[in-house]
Amino acid sequence: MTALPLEAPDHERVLISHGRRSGLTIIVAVHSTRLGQALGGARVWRYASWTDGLADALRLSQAMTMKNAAAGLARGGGKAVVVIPDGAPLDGRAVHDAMLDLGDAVESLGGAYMTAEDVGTSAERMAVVAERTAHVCGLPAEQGGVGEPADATAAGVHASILATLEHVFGSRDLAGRHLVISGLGQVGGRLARSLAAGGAELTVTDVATGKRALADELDAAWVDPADAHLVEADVFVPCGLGGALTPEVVRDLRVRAVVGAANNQLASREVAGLLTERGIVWAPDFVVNAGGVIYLDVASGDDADADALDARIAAIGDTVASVLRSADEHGTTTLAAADRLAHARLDAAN
Ligand SMILES: NC(=O)c1ccc[n+]([C@@H]2O[C@H](COP(=O)([O-])OP(=O)(O)OC[C@H]3O[C@@H](n4cnc5c(N)ncnc54)[C@H](O)[C@@H]3O)[C@@H](O)[C@H]2O)c1
Repeated sequence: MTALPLEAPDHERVLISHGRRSGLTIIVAVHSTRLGQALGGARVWRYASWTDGLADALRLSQAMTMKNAAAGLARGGGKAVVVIPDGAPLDGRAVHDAMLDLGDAVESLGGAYMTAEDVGTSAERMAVVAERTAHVCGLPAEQGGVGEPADATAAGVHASILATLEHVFGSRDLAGRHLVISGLGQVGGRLARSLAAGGAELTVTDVATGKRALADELDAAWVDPADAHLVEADVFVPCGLGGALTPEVVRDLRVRAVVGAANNQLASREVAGLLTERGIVWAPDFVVNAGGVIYLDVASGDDADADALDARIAAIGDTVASVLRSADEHGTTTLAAADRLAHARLDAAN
């Protein structure tokens, strides 16, 4: 459960609407348009109450402002949440109706927010949203869209891992480095392949045991999901759900660095301090996993160019390197350093 924050939100606009077709609560939180139209995914998720969905939308949209600013995009932060009440059935028709309702909600904001896929949505579902609004990206390629962004996200995480290795060990060489990947989905699976191809020794896990086939294919060791953080290695790579880094997990980690795709890895902001105290270098998630949003922004523009996109994705590694250096120079956590970078870009837009 995500509790609503006690402090007043600093969001520009929050729309809470009752979907006329689906009957579901649809929330669109526009945190900031200071750098441009807000961009962030639409999440379809089960919540115990609609206020939990609202809390999620408030938090996730604020995080998108930081992610887009740190990535140097001319984009603000926003997020949409379609609240599925616990226990409610969710068939194809209901999701279709919810996507049309989401399209109407997005359209009513007059271009303040552009939506895209996120947990529980997909390129195909964005195509339904597009029946009601033009403010949507990431449609399937066969409908003229740019598709899902997992390749770009994985490439950005890979670049971030190399930058972190250089910071910690003075070398970007993956050969002989031992990495533990937790979560072998769209991003983690791609990353496992690219890291293995680079010569890394891998230990991997997923709550879906069917992913063991990928471990076998890559000659990677398999560990129980609950024990992944106990493996002695160079880098822990969280690629499952958020909140994996609790104080208890950080206490038990036996790695020099944590770099992964998962959003909102820290169970609370304080965990950034615990990682620093333990001498574990944490590459901030919203810097590391920005490849997807960079892809959606660049690829859906009129002058999309594959080389320019590759350069922007590779530059995520440079941003990670500068955040890690800045944390050392200022004697702060890496989270504070990434926040400084994002705030500097937001302030410069004033
Ligand atoms: N897809 C993108 O482009 C993108 C962009 C930015 C951030 N992210 C974030 O990266 C993470 C992974 O995204 P994805 O698109 O690969 O999602 P996904 O759903 O395809 O994969 C997640 C995988 O993690 C596994 N998992 C869930 N809980 C786990 C646990 N406790 N231990 C081990 N494995 C677990 C799931 O079984 C699944 O295989 C998410 O947090 C997502 O928000 C993804």
